[in-house]
Amino acid sequence: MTVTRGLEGVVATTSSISSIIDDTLTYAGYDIDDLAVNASFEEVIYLLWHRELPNKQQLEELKQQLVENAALPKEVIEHFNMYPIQKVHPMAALRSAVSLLGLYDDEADLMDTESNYRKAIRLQAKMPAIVATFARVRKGLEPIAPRQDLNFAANFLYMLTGKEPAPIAVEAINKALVLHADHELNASTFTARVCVATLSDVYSGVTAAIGALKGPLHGGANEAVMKMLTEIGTLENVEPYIRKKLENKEKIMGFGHRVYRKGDPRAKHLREMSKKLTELTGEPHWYDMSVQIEGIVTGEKKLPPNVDFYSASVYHSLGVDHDLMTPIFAVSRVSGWLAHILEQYENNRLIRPRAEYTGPGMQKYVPIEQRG
Ligand SMILES: CC(=O)SCCNC(=O)CCNC(=O)[C@H](O)C(C)(C)COP(=O)(O)OP(=O)(O)OC[C@H]1O[C@@H](n2cnc3c(N)ncnc32)[C@H](O)[C@@H]1OP(=O)(O)O
Ligand SMILES: O=C([O-])CC(=O)C(=O)O
Repeated sequence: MTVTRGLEGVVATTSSISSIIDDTLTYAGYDIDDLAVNASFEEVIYLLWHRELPNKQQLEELKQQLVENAALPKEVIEHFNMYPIQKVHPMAALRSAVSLLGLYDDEADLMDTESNYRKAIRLQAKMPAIVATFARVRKGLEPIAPRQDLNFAANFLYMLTGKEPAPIAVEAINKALVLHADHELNASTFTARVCVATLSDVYSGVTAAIGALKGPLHGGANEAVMKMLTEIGTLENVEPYIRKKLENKEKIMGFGHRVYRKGDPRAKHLREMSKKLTELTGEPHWYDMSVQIEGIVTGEKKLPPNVDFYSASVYHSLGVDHDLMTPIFAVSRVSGWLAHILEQYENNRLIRPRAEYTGPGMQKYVPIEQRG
């Protein structure tokens, strides 16, 4: 048996959703650089689910479906008061809330293409409300119902803060959502596909994916980056802090990637946004520190920043609680998970690799009385 640890380089499926070829990321043939500058997140959702950009009417229809389905059932809102919310990580809350949503969806276990698409709309629409409601309830604030007249990015910020967001904040969140939407067979997407390849339901697939995204080697890295920046605190501390970590062979969060070699094309868009926002908030040190860290890590380890590195200072500048950074990633990535789940159902085969056994040799059962 040949063991490929971490399945590195293993091609486990075909997919028409997104591709990473020679460090270029495309969604259904559209370069991420093009989409980051021009697309709305709603257009990207449509693109991932249909492999073509929507026309005006199709986009309006999707936007309408998303706002109409954005509110949470009252049972899901109420459940946030049923556990020790202060102690719970928002990714754990999100994972549970998505699972709970499935219990109130009459179509949860239907498997036909149309009902799966309707579930995709409902789940995509409700993800921002879950994150925003959790964030408010844990602060003792009332949840805020979504507005029908705001786009996806603006509505999310509105539900989070209760205020109509500034255009620059909407632009930043929209860009982040576009950039995080899909990424070929990353760990959480693979998890979703493994789950639904047993012909389990959409809610199970997304719940499993949220669990995989939570880890700091994947989506959880953005929160870890902000923790590191906060620990460093000043520009003078960057050099000794990072060098010590490297000497101790510790990983620097937000750097490195399993697939990209020259660099993650998404990072530069977030870098630019980080510069702009940190200047606007009068806290340019977050950006300056990040740039200095990038200089050391690329110089010493030849590891470029990934999507999680500059997203940390972007979200911080928007006033986002640090532990909500990974949930925001999930609000975007659920569009990709859903595209992959629907694609998996279309041409399904159980995903079941092998393991090379390294345990004890053949044993004979010994009754418990005779064991030492
Ligand atoms: C959205 C996303 O999921 S993007 C990734 C987010 N995750 C992070 O930012 C966490 C930090 N980065 C990492 O842990 C890794 O680079 C990963 C998980 C992204 C990729 O992991 P892998 O492809 O398995 O690489 P692996 O962890 O085996 O690293 C290979 C070598 O590079 C080193 N390395 C990789 N990333 C880093 C890092 N961030 N800091 C320091 N060294 C690193 C490893 O220590 C290892 O060195 P060695 O060969 O001397 O032991
Ligand atoms: O593709 C990966 O391994 C991780 C990643 O960058 C993502 O999921 O966006």
